[in-house]
Amino acid sequence: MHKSEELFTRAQKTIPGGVNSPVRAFKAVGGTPRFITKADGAYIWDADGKKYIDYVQSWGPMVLGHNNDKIREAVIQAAANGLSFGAPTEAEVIMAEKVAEMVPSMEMVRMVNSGTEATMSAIRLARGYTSRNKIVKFEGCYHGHADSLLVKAGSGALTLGVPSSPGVPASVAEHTITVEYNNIDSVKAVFEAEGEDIACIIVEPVAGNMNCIPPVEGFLEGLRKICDDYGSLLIFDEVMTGFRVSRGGAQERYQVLPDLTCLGKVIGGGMPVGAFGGKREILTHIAPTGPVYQAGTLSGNPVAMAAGLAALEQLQDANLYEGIFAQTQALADGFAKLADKHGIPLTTNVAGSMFGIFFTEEKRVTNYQQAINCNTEQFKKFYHGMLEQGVYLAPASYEAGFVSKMHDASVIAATLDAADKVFGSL
Ligand SMILES: Cc1ncc(COP(=O)(O)O)c(C=O)c1O
Ligand SMILES: N[C@H](C=O)CCC(=O)O
Repeated sequence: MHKSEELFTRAQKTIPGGVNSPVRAFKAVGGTPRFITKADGAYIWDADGKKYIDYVQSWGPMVLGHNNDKIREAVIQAAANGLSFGAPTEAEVIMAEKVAEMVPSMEMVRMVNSGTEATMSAIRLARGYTSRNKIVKFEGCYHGHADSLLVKAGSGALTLGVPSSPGVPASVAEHTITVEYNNIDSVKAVFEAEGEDIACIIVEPVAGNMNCIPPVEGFLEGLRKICDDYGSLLIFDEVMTGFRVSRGGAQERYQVLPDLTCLGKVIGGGMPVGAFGGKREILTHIAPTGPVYQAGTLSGNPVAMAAGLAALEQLQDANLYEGIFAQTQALADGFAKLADKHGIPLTTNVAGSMFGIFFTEEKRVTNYQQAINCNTEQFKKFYHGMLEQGVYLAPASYEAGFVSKMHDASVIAATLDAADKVFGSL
């Protein structure tokens, strides 16, 4: 691990915390982050040449696995024609058509450069469209790092103990109301009190930033009804779930249609991309057709569009999702069985190709409180044991795990062999 250690020491001199995104710093688990040199299929390699089975998959984008040959070729071809034009291209039109075809509620789409931009812009649109200021989000859900959404947020903000970040003015945060995920009564109560002032509810339809917590039955339907009753917009943040928990995202999987959808990760095939969209009636309020301003120099970048289109193209394969979902379930079931064999209390959650492991006595984990009450010390030991065995999990217990097409039966079996040894050593 010399090279990663050397690089980390060097990085900390010129990059805050040595990383460009906080969760990567291994603060939650301790030790040295692995600096990565290459990735292929289900695997990544660190700077010291050690190979790992990777369940981070760049935090979700790599639903086809790393270094997919068709995406790589599309990027090379697009790059040969120039990297950015700041003018429209046909690829953007094809991308919008493809997204509208695949995601049930999306009639119109605007491309941006990250998930953060997508959620920030969708919130602005919801506020502009409804002429209301307040927004409702769920404790432990993470929607990127825009000011109004960094209130009781998940992911690194939760891991580092700053769910409501300093630097967000109180005058901004006061418009964000937080309620409990999977608790429809907490949402009803807020709407009964101030529903006429609420522009939107934004929700991760499967929460993936407080570990992995799928919606309980009726929860998403309940949100839809409340929004309809009060004239508020329902925003699904499908940055993580889009094209992952089903071809058409969580809205297809759970059959609940939002007014606006935010996308990222898979839609860029690994390039920096995001998108937001939804009903035509609402999207036409965006500039230049409407007054709500939103823009981006690099938005719809031709290289990113080529990567995203090559990814979406391959998602049409009829058997793809069934295969990945089966491997994800086999992995989670395997973890549960092995933990049981070694007397370790463990609960697992699965939603499509996302999974979560919780070191807890609870038989079912459905909310934030249960997620944060898990045994983090045991997770840390498990984490380092797995790393030692060559399995790279997210270096924080509040992150979902991701399985790709390339995690075949042999990869899952190798992971479970490693887990058997590690559970046995806890
Ligand atoms: C659900 C969700 N929304 C939004 C974001 C923000 O995306 P990005 O990191 O690309 O800004 C993330 C991930 O970071 C996410 O998981
Ligand atoms: N949970 C985050 C995204 O989904 C993790 C990525 C990051 O913050 O760097």
